[in-house]
Amino acid sequence: MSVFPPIRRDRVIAQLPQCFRKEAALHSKEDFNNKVKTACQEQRTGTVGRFKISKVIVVGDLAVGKTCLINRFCKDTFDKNYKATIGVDFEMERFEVLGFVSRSQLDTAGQERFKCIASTYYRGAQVVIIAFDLTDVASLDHTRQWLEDALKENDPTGVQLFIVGTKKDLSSPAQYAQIEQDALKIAQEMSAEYWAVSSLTGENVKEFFFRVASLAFEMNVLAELEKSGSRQIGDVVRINSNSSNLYNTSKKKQSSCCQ
Ligand SMILES: Nc1nc2c(ncn2[C@@H]2O[C@H](COP(=O)(O)OP(=O)(O)OP(=O)(O)O)[C@@H](O)[C@H]2O)c(=O)[nH]1
Repeated sequence: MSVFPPIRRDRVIAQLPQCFRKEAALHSKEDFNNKVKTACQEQRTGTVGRFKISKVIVVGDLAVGKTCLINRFCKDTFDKNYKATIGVDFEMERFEVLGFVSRSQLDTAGQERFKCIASTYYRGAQVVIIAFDLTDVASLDHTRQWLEDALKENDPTGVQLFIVGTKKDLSSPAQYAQIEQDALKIAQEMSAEYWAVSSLTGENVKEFFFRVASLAFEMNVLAELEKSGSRQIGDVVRINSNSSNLYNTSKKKQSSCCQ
């Protein structure tokens, strides 16, 4: 019997969520990789084992909406009052992907003390999400610097990169069309996948995080297959199909090392 609570029903992913724009996608295939699907179908996972946790970090300029993005997805809440992030906030989310558990830790850090925690924060990230404000071109320009910083601590080939425009509700269609052109160009330069979201309305938020979780899962399984010569998938665990799917995330705050 699993010691973990069941996965929430609204965190079940049976098909690969599609990219937002084909011009700037990590890949634009319609379905999960065949090797991954076969391995999952054949349940080459043993029974209960250790879960791999994908570390997902969200970076970007001050007040672009990083915390709101995480809160909209994890808690379905939105706060219009700005409270600067102090230290590091993180949420743990569990998904069921192709019948297997996949866990993601979503981190965002405040700018105030960011410099002294940066290397610890970035290290080991599997997914880097660089957020910018769709109504603030400067925040888009700064994504290059955020990328450079994130890659100082990580092997670029092992990191999945996303550029996310936030506050879509605040930009007019004309404004949006203009900034999207620039964002697509930058995303292509960086080999990143581009998305545009609104945490206020919730537009594209769930789709975005499902895409992130799915691509991270796909990468983990492929890496595991490569490592074990296709013998077994060690870091993913088969869901007990009889379990009911009720599970709530909990938010915890950590203080930074500099407090
Ligand atoms: N209209 C609108 N406002 C948003 C949206 N997302 C965030 N905001 C507002 O933008 C401000 C900053 O949001 P946060 O999520 O706290 O920004 P942050 O990037 O986490 O801030 P720091 O971590 O302190 O850098 C808040 O006042 C939010 O209400 C959005 O999608 N639409």
